[in-house]
Amino acid sequence: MSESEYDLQQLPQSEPVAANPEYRERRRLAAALRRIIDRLVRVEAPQQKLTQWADQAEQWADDVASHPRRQQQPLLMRLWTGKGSQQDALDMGDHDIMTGLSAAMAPPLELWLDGDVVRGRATLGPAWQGPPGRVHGGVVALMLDILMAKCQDLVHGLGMTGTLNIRYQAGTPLRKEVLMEARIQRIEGRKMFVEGRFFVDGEQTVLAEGIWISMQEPYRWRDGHGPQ
Ligand SMILES: CCCCCCCCCCCCCC(=O)SCCNC(=O)CCNC(=O)[C@H](O)C(C)(C)COP(=O)(O)OP(=O)(O)OC[C@H]1O[C@@H](n2cnc3c(N)ncnc32)[C@H](O)[C@@H]1OP(=O)(O)O
Repeated sequence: MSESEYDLQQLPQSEPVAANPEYRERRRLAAALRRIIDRLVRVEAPQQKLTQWADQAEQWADDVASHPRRQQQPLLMRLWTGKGSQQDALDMGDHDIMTGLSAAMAPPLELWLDGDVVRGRATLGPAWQGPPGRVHGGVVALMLDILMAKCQDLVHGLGMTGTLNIRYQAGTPLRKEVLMEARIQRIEGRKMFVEGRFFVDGEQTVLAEGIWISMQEPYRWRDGHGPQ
């Protein structure tokens, strides 16, 4: 794709776009914030230190808040009509809640295509805890949603999650690599049926089934994918 031809429907979902100089700094910033979020959980530090950090953070937050935010709608429209720039693609994808390299909240979750399978991996720290030592079930649902939505890279059609059913088969531990996979089970008009699984140390911890509903056209497999 050239500098001025980023198209939302052609962009791989939830995979990083090459960073420009601005986004190299944004990614550095997010990585540092991620370390802070992780270390702040029950950090042992003197109260004086906490006061110092809180003062610094308040000043910094005021400074950041004094800058305007780029509007989303115009860049979305450019991407939707295939006229997006690299900057637009970065502004859209790099802040994804789970996979965005410039999103301080994102673990980040890494996703890629392997034939007709979507694969992913992530290691989550204590800020994501539900039951002690385990990833919160709602966070598991969020990861699944992003993982399974990427199956739309295998088809024409783009839409939202309609239904997501989850069977929590075992706890998903914190601080361990979680491997993920998702597959399209079948397509019926505007509905795409998807299955998702998590594995830790070879044990399956989660099984999910979901239905995505295409906004406009019926889903159909892209060339080179699906039943041959
Ligand atoms: C400008 C650029 C925009 C870019 C956007 C990028 C998108 C990516 C966004 C990323 C987001 C990140 C992820 C997120 O966070 S997604 C956020 C969580 N999801 C939502 O908020 C979705 C809310 N629901 C809706 O908007 C509508 O209900 C949808 C769009 C889902 C369907 O309403 P619509 O009016 O279009 O559908 P229809 O009534 O004509 O039915 C059509 C067929 O579908 C079947 N059906 C209907 N509903 C469901 C259901 N819930 N489950 C299973 N099946 C369902 C229905 O029976 C029928 O089948 P059949 O009878 O024909 O067999």
